[in-house]
Amino acid sequence: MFEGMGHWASSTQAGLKPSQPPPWQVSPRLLSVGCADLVKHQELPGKKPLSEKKLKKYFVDCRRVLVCGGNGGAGASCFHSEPRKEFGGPDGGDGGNGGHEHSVSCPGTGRAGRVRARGCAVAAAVDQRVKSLSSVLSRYQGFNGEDGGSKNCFGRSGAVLYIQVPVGTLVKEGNRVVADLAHLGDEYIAALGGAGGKGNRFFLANDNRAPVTCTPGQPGQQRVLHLELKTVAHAGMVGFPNAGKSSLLRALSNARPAVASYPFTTLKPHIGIIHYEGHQQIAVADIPGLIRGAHQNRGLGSAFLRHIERCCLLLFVVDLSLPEPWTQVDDLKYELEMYEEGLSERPHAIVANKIDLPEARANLSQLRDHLGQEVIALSAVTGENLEQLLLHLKVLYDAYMEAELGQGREPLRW
Ligand SMILES: Nc1nc2c(ncn2[C@@H]2O[C@H](COP(=O)(O)OP(=O)(O)OP(=O)(O)O)[C@@H](O)[C@H]2O)c(=O)[nH]1
Ligand SMILES: [Mg+2]
Repeated sequence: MFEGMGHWASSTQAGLKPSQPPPWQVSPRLLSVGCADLVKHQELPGKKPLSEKKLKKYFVDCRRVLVCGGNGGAGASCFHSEPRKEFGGPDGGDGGNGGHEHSVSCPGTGRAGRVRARGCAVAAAVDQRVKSLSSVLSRYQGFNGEDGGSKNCFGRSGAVLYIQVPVGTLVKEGNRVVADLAHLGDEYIAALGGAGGKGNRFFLANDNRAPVTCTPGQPGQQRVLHLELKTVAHAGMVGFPNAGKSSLLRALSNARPAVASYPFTTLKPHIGIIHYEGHQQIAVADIPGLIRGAHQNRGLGSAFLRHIERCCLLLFVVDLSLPEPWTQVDDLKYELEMYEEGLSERPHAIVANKIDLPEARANLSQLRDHLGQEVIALSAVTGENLEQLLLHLKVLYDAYMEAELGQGREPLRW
């Protein structure tokens, strides 16, 4: 579908010099994207997609969890018994450790992350197949360790109980962040299992050849943790309701967020993957619409702003058919800045949507004059000029990869 993209990307410097014309102006039709037709073909026949309201029910981005590590097993107190062996000596085994419990992890391409603890511990672990915290229960109890037995038998330690969480899960205790499970394979031990008790064999000494003392197992750790999911994607689309973010994501990727002409159609973040040549994939997140005062919890509130936090690239989607469209960009940047300082300064592109509408054409030059920067004018419905956005996104992505690798960090890969 995107033939030529790989060739173009490899010959393009990540940061374009200001004097250079952007690649889409040099060769404006490097890609062919028949988005509207393609979208129809991609719907599965006979399978009704879930409504946004139902999807919202399954999408949980906050959870309070009580995690309890398993208790340690008790040590045994008994003596060796054998015919014609009067003083067999103590042979009570130690109890097993309790299992750790509760692991929190992020989804990626592997298992969920996990948290481990002793005895039966509870651990949180990241699982790529897990997309939200809806499957996380409110309470987890780790497995108890087994008691020690006669004949020096030690009790079995409790197995670790893993809580599978999506990639990008933050673990908080009170207001303190205790773990950030941002990568696949991350684990966090949420509650330690209790240590097993000692059997009477442990207390054997020269001055005490027949100890009867044994100790009970320790109780497992108990903690109340708050899990918070922050969507992880390369690029996040921010825009006012009805700007056409979901339509754009449908046109660019296989994601199927609901599209309708009323505001706040999208109620949860959707992630779409754009495939480029050379198996490169860019994840783009469609975030519910923002309005003025979103940082003060207006509209759908500030809860959704946190899903933008982890996107290293931003796409400001503007409805070009509305008068004075530059005010949308200013308002969006203000809201992001109010939420977190420097958030609006991240590498970004201004996407002017609905260029197919007659009033939009007239607004375009005004928008460019006001912003004084490149604006990608396109139509998510007709597919006009989508190539420019795809190429620009690749330039931003390449610059991001270069910067991450330059700083010795592992860039996010899908
Ligand atoms: N003419 C035209 N209409 C568009 C275009 N893109 C989106 N629309 C229409 O705009 C309306 C809103 O589109 P959505 O994609 O749901 O907008 P959104 O930004 O996701 O809205 P929220 O989910 O409420 O934040 C729908 O009726 C779309 O058909 C476009 O390029 N041209
Ligand atoms: Mg939407």
